Amino acid sequence: MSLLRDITVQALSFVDKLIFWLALIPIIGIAMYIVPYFLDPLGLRAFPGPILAKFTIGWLPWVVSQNRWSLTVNRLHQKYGIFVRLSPNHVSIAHPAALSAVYGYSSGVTKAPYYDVFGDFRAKNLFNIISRTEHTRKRRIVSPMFSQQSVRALEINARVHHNNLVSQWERLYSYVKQAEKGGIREDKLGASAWRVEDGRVWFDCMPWFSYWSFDTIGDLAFGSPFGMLSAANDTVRVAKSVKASLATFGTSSNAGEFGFETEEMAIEKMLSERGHLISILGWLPEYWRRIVQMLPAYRFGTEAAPKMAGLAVAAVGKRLNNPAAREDMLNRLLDARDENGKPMSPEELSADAFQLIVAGADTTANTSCATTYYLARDQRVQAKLQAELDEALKSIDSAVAPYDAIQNLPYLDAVVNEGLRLYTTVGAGLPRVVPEGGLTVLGHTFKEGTWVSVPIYRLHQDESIWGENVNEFYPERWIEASGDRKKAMLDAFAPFSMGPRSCIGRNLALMQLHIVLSTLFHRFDFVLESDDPLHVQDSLIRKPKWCMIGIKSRKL
Ligand code: HEM
Repeated sequence: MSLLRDITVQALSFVDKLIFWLALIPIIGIAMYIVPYFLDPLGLRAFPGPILAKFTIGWLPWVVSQNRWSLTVNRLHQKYGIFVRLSPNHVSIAHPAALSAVYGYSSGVTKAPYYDVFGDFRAKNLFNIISRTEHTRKRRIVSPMFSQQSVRALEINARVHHNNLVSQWERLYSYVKQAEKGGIREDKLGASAWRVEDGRVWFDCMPWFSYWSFDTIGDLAFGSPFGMLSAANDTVRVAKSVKASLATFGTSSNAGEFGFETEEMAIEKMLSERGHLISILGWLPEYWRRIVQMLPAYRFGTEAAPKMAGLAVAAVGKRLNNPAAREDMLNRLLDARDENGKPMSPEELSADAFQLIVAGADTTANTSCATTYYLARDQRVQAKLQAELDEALKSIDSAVAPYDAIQNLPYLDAVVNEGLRLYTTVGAGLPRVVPEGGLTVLGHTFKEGTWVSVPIYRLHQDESIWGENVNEFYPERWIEASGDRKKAMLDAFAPFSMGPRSCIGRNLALMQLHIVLSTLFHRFDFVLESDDPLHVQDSLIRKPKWCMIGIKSRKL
């Protein structure tokens, strides 16, 4: 009898506790989400936006996780106008005048803690440094190597990789001739599957642009390409243990060797899954980041972090073991000294190397692929570009277009600009924190601590600026527009952002885009396998998932 009473008492006390904890959930919810909304410490309640975004920081990362970041923000601005609240503390401002107000030199903003996740080292790199003073110091070290003059000097080294790309595509095209003589009609070259049909060779060009771009950055930055183009695959050697490898830096006597344990890693999947995961994590506080990284869906992206770090460590380590190497970007970082005369630590060197690889290679590859897609889809534009290239290159006897011969071609310039506009490789609003004293944008003063951003994709898709054919790939708009209309277009055009945190690699990217597009479109004729829209992974760096093309040689 007493046993029964004890069990009943215990059960009741368990139920009481359960009720108590369940009752806490709405109370915690009210305290965390509803109370701040009504207290409105940043004075943002008047700004329109999705209801969930006003209450929780979880809404935006959820949109990013659904691969709908740029498109959703674009749609919200179409619905609500210039200002849209994207989270309890973050307002997106879609207006060209907001670009200089937020990102300009005098705004005083800093990059938001969103950027903390962009770098897999403890040391900060140029891209994710928050402190303005530290950033200015590092930018001063790095910027001379990206001046127009320095970039022009890099053309000769970059040319090798343009040449390799063309040679590999010529090789792919040679299978058409072989098939006509009874040879096989489909196979793989390295990791790239191809097939012959209708007098063309068909393949996915996205990985090829990555091979080319990564090899080029590897060579320009560390004096040694990754070897992706020649192997036709994205496998690279990465340091097995970052910590152990950093400790051996510069101690190996085998010039050009790693001097530490390495392993093979396929870089494309690693980059895209990691890029997607950190684009989500950046919006979350530290404790949420830890939880999300434990979710099975993001296991690969989480495990990729040390591998990505290992990629940079391997590139830097190998280069340090070769002091006689040609002058490259790493030289500049090696020569840099802080205010106490100390050189950069191995980890800081690797962090900067890592950022050069990711910011430089992936962006250029994705933009080249997207522009190729638009040109292959629109035969009229492609033919017009080819006519201009044929004329400009008629007396040039080399597979690769020299930059001197093509840098001022009006239609090519328009094609490059239109690709950068319509695709918008970095499409998101890049978040900044309002400094002490507030920030006034278009007549609204935002309080210290508010996050603000200007969505580049939206600016590039605004019908009131670009006209009714805003969704069309129409290079002529850059030639036909003049006066106020042209000014409005240029004011809203920000593929490389602007101000002190704008893209440092802009000159290099533009040279690379001009050369690769003119070389390939002069040499080959392109069509798409299907007119389907380009499938894009909509992370901070927007990445085409694939792009199936059919090419044939234009050589008579
Ligand atoms: C088409 C190609 C490219 C596009 C569209 C692009 C776009 C951008 C954008 C929009 C930013 C600002 C990011 C932010 O504020 O969060 C940026 C920053 C940066 N980019 Fe690029 N980029 C390209 C190519 C390159 C290349 C080739 C390099 C170097 C090899 C490079 C290196 C960097 C670096 C280091 C930063 C950070 C600069 C700083 O914070 O001071 N980018 N890029």
